[in-house]
Amino acid sequence: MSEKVPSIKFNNGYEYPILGLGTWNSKPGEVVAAVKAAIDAGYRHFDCAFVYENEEQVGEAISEKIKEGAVKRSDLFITSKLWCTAHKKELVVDALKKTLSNLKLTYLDLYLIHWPMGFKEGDNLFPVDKNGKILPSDSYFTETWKGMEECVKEGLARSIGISNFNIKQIEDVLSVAEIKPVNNQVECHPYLNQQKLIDFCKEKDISITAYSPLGSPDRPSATPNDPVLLEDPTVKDLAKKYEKTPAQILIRYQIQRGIPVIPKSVTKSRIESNFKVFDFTISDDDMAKLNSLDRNCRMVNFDMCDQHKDYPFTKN
Ligand SMILES: NC(=O)C1=CN([C@@H]2O[C@H](COP(=O)(O)OP(=O)(O)OC[C@H]3O[C@@H](n4cnc5c(N)ncnc54)[C@H](OP(=O)(O)O)[C@@H]3O)[C@@H](O)[C@H]2O)C=CC1
Ligand SMILES: CC(C)=CCC/C(C)=C/CC/C(C)=C/C=O
Repeated sequence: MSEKVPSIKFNNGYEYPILGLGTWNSKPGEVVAAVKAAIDAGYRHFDCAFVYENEEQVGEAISEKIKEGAVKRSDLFITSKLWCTAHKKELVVDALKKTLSNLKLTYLDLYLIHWPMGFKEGDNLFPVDKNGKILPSDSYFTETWKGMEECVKEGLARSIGISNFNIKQIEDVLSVAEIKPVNNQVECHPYLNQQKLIDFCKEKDISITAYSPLGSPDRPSATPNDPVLLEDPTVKDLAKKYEKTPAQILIRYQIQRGIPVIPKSVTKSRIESNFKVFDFTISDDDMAKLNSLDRNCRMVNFDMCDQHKDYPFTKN
């Protein structure tokens, strides 16, 4: 039996395991085995989203593992995210109920606003105009936040947070929040180390989760000319030095910064090796080398939304 993964504490007192399994781009036919393998390997934290269109299969794996007695619901930390087409306040609780039904759960540990941008309401998850650009909703995320607070009040989510929010957008949420966000989930790895955002969030007692920690090589928008983080020479040299894989170096980098991290894999051997990151320490000098790789290189641009009034990223 593996050791319990260390946790950080949210501003509301709940514990958040520092390592979890990502599920974006995990095909419905692969994710059941992946989640089961992860539970067997010791993972207790799973990162999901309505828009990943695999919540039902994640839920199936979780229920089967609970049924066979491998874990209890209370051992697990399950996150999901509100999709952009349900940003109007009156749509939020129902969207969470749909996610809970998919996952076969009665509550989530953490529910996040997936992106600060509201899209035109309806069944089309990516409503676009004739140029392929997203059609916006007339909502603003401060209204969405009130719906998120309702989810806590109804006992459907223990904690609520945000994802892909920039500093100004976080300030706007805080200006209306009766319940503070506990977490902002953002892209974070040595090519985009997010130190400024991390420092700001720390000051506000909001934790950060690092998504795409391996550089998201299977993202749909990847092109052959993009840099490949897992093949970076410094990362590969450190892997050799510590007798670890490049992925283990990138995961350990976040853990040593105190940043929870959610690498995705559907490959049993990688799911297992990505979890073996608690038996070595990267030296301060080597952490500095990884920090020096920062180059404002964002892998997940979501650029079909770059004309949206609430697009969170500055253009390069
Ligand atoms: N809030 C948000 O907007 C976003 C959230 N996320 C969350 O963060 C998670 C992780 O980010 P994601 O973008 O998926 O990318 P990651 O950086 O986690 O990379 C995943 C890719 O790396 C491969 N991989 C995993 N382990 C290894 C290994 N040991 N060696 C080599 N390759 C490896 C996987 O392949 P394989 O599966 O084939 O093994 C997959 O192709 C997501 O799954 C999602 O849960 C991600 C993006 C946006
Ligand atoms: C089908 C289209 C237009 C995009 C697929 C990628 C996708 C699910 C994007 C959603 C935004 C995103 C990057 C989410 C990651 O969590």
